[in-house]
Amino acid sequence: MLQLTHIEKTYTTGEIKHQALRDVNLAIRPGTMVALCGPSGSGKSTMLNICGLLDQDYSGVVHFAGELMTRDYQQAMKIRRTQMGFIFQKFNLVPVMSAFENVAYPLQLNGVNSAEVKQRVMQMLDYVGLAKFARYRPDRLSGGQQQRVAIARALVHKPKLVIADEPTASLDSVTAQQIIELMKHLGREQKTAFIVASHDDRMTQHCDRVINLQDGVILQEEAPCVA
Ligand SMILES: Nc1ncnc2c1ncn2[C@@H]1O[C@H](COP(=O)(O)OP(=O)(O)OP(=O)(O)O)[C@@H](O)[C@H]1O
Repeated sequence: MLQLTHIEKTYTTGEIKHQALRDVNLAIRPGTMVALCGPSGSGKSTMLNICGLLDQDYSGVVHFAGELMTRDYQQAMKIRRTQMGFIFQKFNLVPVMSAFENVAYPLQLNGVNSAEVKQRVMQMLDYVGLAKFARYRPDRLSGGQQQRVAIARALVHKPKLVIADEPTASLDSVTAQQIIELMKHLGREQKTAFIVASHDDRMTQHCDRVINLQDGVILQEEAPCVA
């Protein structure tokens, strides 16, 4: 579903060059949850940006859903909008929009008609346990509730891949556990793959695979503790 072949990434600042990824090769199957771990500076964000087609300035080859990803900005934007979802540590909801409007946004961008938007958003909010909060703006929701809205927003258009950057880092243990289970259930149900950058053992032990990065190189893959 997502395949990275011989990916290399070098940042250039003035005369200084820093190689952030070195010959990264990775294939991710549909519906799998992959944890991306590694110390600060190991290249996790760089890799997420390439997997999420946010950075086109790399060498090597990316295939997504059987298609070769060219460096074309329009192609990348269309694929991100229609086939990918994003979840962030700090939720990144639009503050002036209600929970309903935040979740509706990806569907509206994809031209879904308003009756279907309503039905799909309410179904999704119900799934994440927030149907009653549809009209609430993010500032009236707890961190865990905001992350549920963000999960609903990331998955409402049934993407093939969700990129999640430290999705549980701002949450307490109980809420983090609920969020992990929610991501896992939704991912399995919709056959959505996840790439989750995380330092959080609570997260990584629930992933199907754990990829460790160090100095831009993938180390041998670890088996997670829990299936
Ligand atoms: N825009 C940039 N310009 C120059 N160097 C960069 C840039 N972005 C990242 N780097 C360097 O590339 C390396 C990998 O950075 P990256 O942000 O991908 O690591 P990370 O594993 O996500 O770190 P963290 O866990 O702290 O977010 C680091 O050495 C970093 O300093």
